[in-house]
Amino acid sequence: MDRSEGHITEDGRKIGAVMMEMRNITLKFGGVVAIKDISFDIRQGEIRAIIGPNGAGKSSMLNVISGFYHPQEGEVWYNGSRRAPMRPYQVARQGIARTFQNIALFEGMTVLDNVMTGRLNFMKTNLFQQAFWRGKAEREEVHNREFVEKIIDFLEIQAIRKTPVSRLPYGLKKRVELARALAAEPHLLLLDEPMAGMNVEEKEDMSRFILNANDEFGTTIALIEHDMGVVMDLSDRVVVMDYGKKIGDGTPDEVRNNQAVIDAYLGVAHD
Ligand SMILES: Nc1ncnc2c1ncn2[C@@H]1O[C@H](COP(=O)(O)OP(=O)(O)OP(=O)(O)O)[C@@H](O)[C@H]1O
Repeated sequence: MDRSEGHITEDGRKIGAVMMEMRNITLKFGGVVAIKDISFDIRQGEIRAIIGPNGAGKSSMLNVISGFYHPQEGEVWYNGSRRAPMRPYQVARQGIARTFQNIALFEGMTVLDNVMTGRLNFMKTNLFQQAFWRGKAEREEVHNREFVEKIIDFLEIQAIRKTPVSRLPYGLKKRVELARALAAEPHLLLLDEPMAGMNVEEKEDMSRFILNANDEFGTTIALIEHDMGVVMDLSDRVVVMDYGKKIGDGTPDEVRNNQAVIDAYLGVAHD
């Protein structure tokens, strides 16, 4: 199949042109080379996984995409333009949202208020305008609330919308984090270990929500995940990292049969 032209997946989803391209990225922390000359792309509409053993450099790569880390070498291309080094909030304004490995919610706030924070980039009126042009501010507020309620319904968390996040079990907190990220209407959604610490049932739910978000909103998704079953089921394409290098890139089947990948996961010595 010629992937340069995009294609329709077996389940009927459309994979389009390249949206993000990492070109020869190298990231160092002092003497530690976390990412070594890695290139790969993310296509519109796809679910792209980044996998690899512990310490492979996956989180570092997600942090480069989201603007938390700035690579010493290489280029990040987004929607056809080279991206200048920018702060995470600027990356967010470009339509890239993320969740974190360790949940990063406002624990004392309700689910609804946490999800509302995902709309911050859409709140254009400032305090002055809110005081003097109440109509505009109110319309904006109503629209943001409507969108947030839609996401809350979509992720089936209506029953806990007024509950403070601190009272929720872990699996539900992860779902609220996903809700907040989706509330930002991202073009590209980055998920850092969305299933970590979940039981089988919670993982099934999360997989369904990720697939539905991709399907319903057309959100492109890049995720890091350790659960191989989940990765192989969810992803259109998988990048495999080991010791900061890329050792595989392809469909789940291609990656599964890649000897370098099999060796890395079995812990075979390498040079
Ligand atoms: N802020 C940092 N300062 C120094 N070294 C770091 C930093 N972040 C990551 N590293 C190092 O970079 C390498 C890659 O780490 P990274 O967290 O990206 O790997 P990972 O594949 O996400 O691992 P895991 O699956 O265990 O989360 C490791 O050797 C790690 O110790």
